[in-house]
Amino acid sequence: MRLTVIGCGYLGATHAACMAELGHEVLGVDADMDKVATLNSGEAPFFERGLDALLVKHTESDRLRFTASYAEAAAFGDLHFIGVGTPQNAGDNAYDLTQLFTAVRQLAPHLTAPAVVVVKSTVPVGTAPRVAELLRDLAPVGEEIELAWNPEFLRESFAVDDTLHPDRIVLGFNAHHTWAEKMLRQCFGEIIEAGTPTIVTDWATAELVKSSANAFLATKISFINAMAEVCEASGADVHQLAEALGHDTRIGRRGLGPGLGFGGGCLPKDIRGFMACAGELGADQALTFLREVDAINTRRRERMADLAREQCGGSPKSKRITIWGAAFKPGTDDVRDSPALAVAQKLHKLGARVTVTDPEALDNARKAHPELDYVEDPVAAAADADLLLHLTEWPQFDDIDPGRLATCVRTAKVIDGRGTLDPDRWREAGWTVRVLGRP
Ligand SMILES: NC(=O)C1=CN([C@@H]2O[C@H](COP(=O)(O)OP(=O)(O)OC[C@H]3O[C@@H](n4cnc5c(N)ncnc54)[C@H](O)[C@@H]3O)[C@@H](O)[C@H]2O)C=CC1
Ligand SMILES: O=C(O)[C@H]1O[C@H](OP(=O)(O)OP(=O)(O)OC[C@H]2O[C@@H](n3ccc(=O)[nH]c3=O)[C@H](O)[C@@H]2O)[C@H](O)[C@@H](O)[C@@H]1O
Repeated sequence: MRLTVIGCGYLGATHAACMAELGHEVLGVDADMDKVATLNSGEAPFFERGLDALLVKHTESDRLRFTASYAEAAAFGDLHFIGVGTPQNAGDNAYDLTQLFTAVRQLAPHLTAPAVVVVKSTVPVGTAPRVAELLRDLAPVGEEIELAWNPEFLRESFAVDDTLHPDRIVLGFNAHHTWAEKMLRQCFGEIIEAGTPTIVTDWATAELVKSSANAFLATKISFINAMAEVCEASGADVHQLAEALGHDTRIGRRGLGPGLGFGGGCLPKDIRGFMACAGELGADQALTFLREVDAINTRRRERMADLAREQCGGSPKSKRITIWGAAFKPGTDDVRDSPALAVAQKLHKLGARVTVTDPEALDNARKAHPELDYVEDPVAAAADADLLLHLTEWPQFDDIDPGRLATCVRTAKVIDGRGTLDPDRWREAGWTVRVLGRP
């Protein structure tokens, strides 16, 4: 099949490359010319395991190309995926749908033959009819454009695998759109034939599956972090608690990791956007618990800053604090709403001299927080430190010898915000170790 993917960020670039891997001819469209050039050279504009290899393979074989031209996109094929950003509005925390409506307005006038438009971006429920109306009004063959909703559930750092082997596929249509279903079943044929559960539903349910999935994931993380607060108050160990809870198959261990809480470009903005949307629907009471989910999450960052202050003898002013981790989680260079950088910024504001290191995210971190110091090598970053904070659990940090590190720092004190360092090993090497959520 010949298809386009409009918006080639973390979601779209991955989707485009994976669709080429499934054997389709793909044209990616992005408004950012630098991104288009980078992608055309077979390189991802961000760090995502396995993506560069697919981009090289398929740009070289001419199965995958990128452009900024909507005219070219419309002429290329009759299946158009849209994966542009839907960030949080600064004012009211609702979704900012500017990118989505702009993309639809740019594409529609070029649709001079029947086509299927498939939205993957995460939106408030009720967006699909607005997109359909725009398509009807602006496309020369408006009545012949079918709209489908296909929410995306991939995780960054597992994006390629999650796209090629998803847990499920959700397809949302309105009553009479049979061609769109046929096209999408053909497009995802290999994945569906492999036995992937495929749920066909209406637009609103498809939109809501995505919002509620992220709300559930965020709630699960905040649940275990609420338990961490109780553990901290009672002397219990939240990591052992999570392990014990997770063996109950109704609860499950995945996504129950206690620590510094959730960040990234999706979970935080999606629970806030979902609450704003429920408010507009007059169903705000249904989601008030998400306010607490958000508050618990924010408290984790404050708790970490408080612990750091405590370990600095009451004030971090003029202390050298080294932070391992800038990405919002390991395996990505994405620093959107990064818990590690939020803590770094808090301590910087309190007068600490903060040095941050990260295997992949330093360029993005520098752009987002130019006020902090950055050092590439995690051992060099810890030179003369009064305190080390482990805030993003990159496996590379586990390989560093704490004995050698103890000779570089001024005071061998570490707080593990993710609970993945081996505390016995660090203590044996002379470190004072605190683990968030452990006595
Ligand atoms: N990042 C992720 O892991 C996932 C993201 N999502 C959702 O997917 C959507 C995209 O997210 P990301 O890829 O993270 O965002 P992103 O910000 O990385 O990518 C958006 C891309 O769209 C481009 N763009 C903006 N306006 C455009 C226009 N009018 N025409 C063409 N291109 C345009 C931007 O230049 C950028 O490259 C969001 O709704 C997000 O909630 C859903 C599942 C996973
Ligand atoms: O809508 C989206 O964009 C995506 O959001 C999340 O994916 P992602 O943000 O890539 O990352 P997760 O692995 O879910 O982690 C999110 C945050 O929660 C934290 N986390 C995760 C798991 C856990 O047990 N504990 C925990 O604190 C991570 O450190 C990270 O900061 C969802 O997992 C995806 O299904 C969804 O498609």
